[in-house]
Amino acid sequence: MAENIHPIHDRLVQRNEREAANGHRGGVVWMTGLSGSGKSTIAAAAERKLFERGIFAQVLDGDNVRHGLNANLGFSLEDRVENTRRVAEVAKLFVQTGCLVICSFVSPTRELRAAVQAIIGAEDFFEVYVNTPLEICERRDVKGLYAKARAGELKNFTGIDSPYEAPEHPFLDLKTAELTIDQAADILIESLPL
Ligand SMILES: Nc1ncnc2c1ncn2[C@@H]1O[C@H](COP(=O)(O)OS(=O)(=O)O)[C@@H](OP(=O)(O)O)[C@H]1O
Ligand SMILES: Nc1ncnc2c1ncn2[C@@H]1O[C@H](COP(=O)(O)OP(=O)(O)O)[C@@H](O)[C@H]1O
Repeated sequence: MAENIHPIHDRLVQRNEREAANGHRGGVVWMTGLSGSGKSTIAAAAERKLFERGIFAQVLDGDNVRHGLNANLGFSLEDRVENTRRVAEVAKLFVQTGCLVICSFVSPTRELRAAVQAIIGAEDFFEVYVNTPLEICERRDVKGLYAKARAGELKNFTGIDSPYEAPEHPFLDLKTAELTIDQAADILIESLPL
């Protein structure tokens, strides 16, 4: 029961102490977009560049988290909400370490992302829209999932028979059709108030 649980945070090393030691602030970069839009690719490129600059950064990616922590969840809207809720809670814990967490999740609805923002806190939440038209994602079809969805072999696939709502006011809008991977990662890094 929550009322019988007493967090010990007063005695722990505080976030501001960790950020001072790291030399930069922590936060959550939340990358949202269709499957194949480039979330994982840009997240990995940005993480590598940040690491090389001595920034404490870590990617949390949908495909990876769904093999472990969230292995019991599927792709109904209810499961997607729970998937991202758990990730938001994990990301919030990382932020206490002064980490810059780069979360890469389809996170298809505005309501779901608002719930994520509420958990993390608006001041630590940087929403990045990986803005790639469905036609291009489908042409890329990195994992062959669009072909399966079009053939009716995969149900509830985002953009095909499950909705995607684009962010209205993202912190950053990355139009990947007009950018190289390297450019997208650089724009992302330069935009962050580290
Ligand atoms: N039905 C359906 N819809 C969307 N995506 C699907 C689906 N089934 C499997 N996949 C694969 O799972 C990845 C998306 O997982 P996420 O955890 O990011 O999704 S969500 O945020 O909970 O909506 C997604 O990975 P990315 O391509 O990296 O986005 C797909 O590879
Ligand atoms: N400008 C770009 N930005 C990101 N990815 C790109 C770009 N141009 C081509 N791609 C390719 O598109 C694919 C995106 O796949 P992925 O990163 O797995 O997307 P997601 O994680 O959103 O599903 C990769 O094969 C990547 O090499």
